[in-house]
Amino acid sequence: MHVNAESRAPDTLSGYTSAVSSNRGICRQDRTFCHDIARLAVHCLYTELALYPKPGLVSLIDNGSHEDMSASTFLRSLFALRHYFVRITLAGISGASFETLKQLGIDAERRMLAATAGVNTHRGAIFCLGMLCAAAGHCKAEGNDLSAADIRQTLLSQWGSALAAHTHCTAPTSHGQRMSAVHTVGGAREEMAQGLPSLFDVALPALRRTLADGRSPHAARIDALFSLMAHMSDTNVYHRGGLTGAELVRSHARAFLKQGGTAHPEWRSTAVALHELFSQKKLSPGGAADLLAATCFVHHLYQDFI
Ligand SMILES: CC(C)(COP(=O)(O)OP(=O)(O)OC[C@H]1O[C@@H](n2cnc3c(N)ncnc32)[C@H](O[C@H]2O[C@H](COP(=O)(O)OP(=O)(O)OP(=O)(O)O)[C@@H](O)[C@H]2O)[C@@H]1O)[C@@H](O)C(=O)NCCC(=O)NCCS
Ligand SMILES: Nc1ncnc2[nH]cnc12
Repeated sequence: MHVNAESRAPDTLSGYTSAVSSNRGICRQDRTFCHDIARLAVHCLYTELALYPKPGLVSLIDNGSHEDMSASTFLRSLFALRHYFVRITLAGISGASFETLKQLGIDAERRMLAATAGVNTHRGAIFCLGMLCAAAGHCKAEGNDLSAADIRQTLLSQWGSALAAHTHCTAPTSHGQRMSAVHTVGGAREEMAQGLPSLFDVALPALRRTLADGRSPHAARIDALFSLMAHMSDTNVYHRGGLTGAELVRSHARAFLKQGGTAHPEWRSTAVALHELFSQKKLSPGGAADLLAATCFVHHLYQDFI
């Protein structure tokens, strides 16, 4: 989607972040932590982009269902977001309100649009990965683990009521809000307000099951992506394919999982055939792609930061 981008995105929160770091005793160790978390977030976005085959989605191989974005659009976008993930982790460490996090998100959206000449590559990721970075920062400040359970609990206890309020909208303006209203489905706001159930209850267990079965991280990401496509209400799919498109995505993803996912010897040719089908129908499970990156982030937080 093309959005009216500002040619130069103002750094509206640099004053806030420098005040936080100078006045509230942000130490070198916290700064290093914020940079490590931001690097992990960008790495997970890259891993999602590089994954292939992903039905209808952009990868390093092709542009799937998309005419206005390619891998290089995504690379520009994720490069532009690297400072955002540092800032929002820092904001989480200092116990920032949702209003502050939202301002950081709005600023990051501007940077993304400036970097992509107005193409919405990562709006969903800015929202969900950003909130997860903030939760990681807050867990660190409280001396808690960075386990999936702690991260989820922090999201809900720190920002749960504000996230619930963020689902209420009087005049829908975005594709997501319009699709939520027309099809009475959740979308990104609802998913976040409920503490990301598609990530924590569906995709993360799928990813870990495949790894525990001895298959590769690549296979685990494919199984996690298909479990998201089978389960969630992706407003990007509704926007492009309506109810029929959403049912088609869900039923093909369920069939893929029913035949064993990546445990099936022919899984790759099935996934490539679905990529061709979705691309031909211009269906794009972009919300599932965002949640896949977020799932990998939560998985690595636990693996790499304990
Ligand atoms: C809360 C925000 C995320 C805004 O959400 P909103 O509900 O208003 O909807 P969207 O602007 O449509 O963005 C939501 C994006 O989230 C992804 N997503 C979809 N479903 C889910 C889900 N169930 N769970 C989690 N995430 C989901 C999805 O992102 C992907 O789609 C992008 C492409 O989308 P779009 O441009 O609409 O579609 P195209 O096909 O490209 O369009 P055309 O070419 O046809 O024109 C793709 O890149 C992925 O990222 C949704 O897009 C958040 O923006 C927010 O809170 N921001 C802070 C600022 C703010 O609060 N603003 C609102 C104040 S009321
Ligand atoms: N790889 C991808 N292709 C299309 N839309 C996306 N949104 C997030 N990742 C995406």
